[in-house]
Amino acid sequence: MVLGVVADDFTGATDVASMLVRAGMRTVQAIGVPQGPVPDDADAVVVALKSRTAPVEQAVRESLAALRWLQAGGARQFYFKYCSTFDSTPAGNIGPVAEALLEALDSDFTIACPAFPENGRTVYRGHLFVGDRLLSESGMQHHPLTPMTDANLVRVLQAQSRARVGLVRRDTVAQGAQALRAAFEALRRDGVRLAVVDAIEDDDLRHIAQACDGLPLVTAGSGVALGLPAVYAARGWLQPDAQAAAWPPAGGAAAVLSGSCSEATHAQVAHWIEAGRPAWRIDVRQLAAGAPVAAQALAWARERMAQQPVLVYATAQPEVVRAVQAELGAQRAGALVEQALAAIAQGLAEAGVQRLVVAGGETSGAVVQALGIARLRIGATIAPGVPWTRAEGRPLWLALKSGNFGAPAFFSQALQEAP
Ligand SMILES: Nc1ncnc2c1ncn2[C@@H]1O[C@H](COP(=O)(O)OP(=O)(O)O)[C@@H](O)[C@H]1O
Ligand SMILES: O=C(O)[C@@H](O)C(=O)COP(=O)(O)O
Repeated sequence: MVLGVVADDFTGATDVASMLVRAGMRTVQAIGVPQGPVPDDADAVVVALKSRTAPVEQAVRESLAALRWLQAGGARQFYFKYCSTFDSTPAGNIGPVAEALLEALDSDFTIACPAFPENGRTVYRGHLFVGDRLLSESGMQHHPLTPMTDANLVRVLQAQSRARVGLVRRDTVAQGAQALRAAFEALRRDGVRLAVVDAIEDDDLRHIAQACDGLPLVTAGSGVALGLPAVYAARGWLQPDAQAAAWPPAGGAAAVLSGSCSEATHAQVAHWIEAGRPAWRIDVRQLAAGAPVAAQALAWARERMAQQPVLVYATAQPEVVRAVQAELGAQRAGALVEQALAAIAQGLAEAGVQRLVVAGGETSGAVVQALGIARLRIGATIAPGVPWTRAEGRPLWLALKSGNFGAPAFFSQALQEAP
């Protein structure tokens, strides 16, 4: 293993794994901290945690456990993958986890860069943009669990960190890896431990990846990973493999589950419904009242899925989510939806679904855990950041879609492009 990645959610893990596979690294995604040995045919292992919204202490503990397993497996560099929209609560967990990993690696400097230009995420003067809008005006201010109300990443990260946070501006990034290394060194001398680095295009990410050669830890969205395989190949650690994403075809019925309330997912659910495809909406109040919502949804799905793929969704507009959260609390409402979708996923798999598209990071975490999957192999990319994946040891193919990724037709497109 060359690279060991700790990812703070499951869709984020497939996103970074997909980036590595596209650049020719054979990559395995482990669900939770693995027990056994490192697979001998993997250049990179991505440990997928569900730590983004966990209490800080738990997120740190699990991240350190993942790091220890990756270290024991011989990884030469480590990567903490978080969201390209820097999803976190005021308490963390990006800052505390980054600091704990740095300390465990006996290192005193790393970068922070969520930029992913292919998906419209750019960082300029420390401010995160989603397309043409600041993060705080992008829709992410309404996220059910991690509302992002400040686009200034230096301020956001500093509020979560004990260590000093600094900034490397785009003008330096554009000058290339050498200038970046000099900037890192200057910041380090000034006592900065975490440096937010601007990036607005893929070449910036390549420069950043090169400049991180020699740093034990990189912290970033999936973007910086696009430049790493070339660095490892130049060092002679990696022979890029063009077949890294190839595997056998899928069969069985297909379904889509959506627990994401992000803007892109709204458009995808609406597109599906407008096309007249079968869709079942989960009512959170009924769930809270103890109604057998999962069983009803499953009975409905079983009647239809032999003819065509079905969608079960909890996706709702911000005002609807806010009203439910005011009654139940955000955590409880989220947990109820996640448990219901996880139970439905189990029922669908038992009923013969073999291709499952899941929208939402927390949702994907709940579904994959309920399905008892230990490892995912990463396949071809459907949309930037979303690959098809295959559960190891059973005939089940999953596309775990980050809330804000994919075009409106994503659900149908994913099923058309299923292996
Ligand atoms: N109608 C709803 N009301 C309240 N919470 C909801 C509703 N629908 C989904 N949720 C919760 O919102 C959260 C969405 O997070 P996630 O699955 O990570 O999506 P995304 O990838 O868009 O961030 C989940 O915890 C989910 O259970
Ligand atoms: O970096 C990204 O944007 C994604 O990989 C990711 O982590 C998204 O998380 P969710 O929107 O919660 O799925």
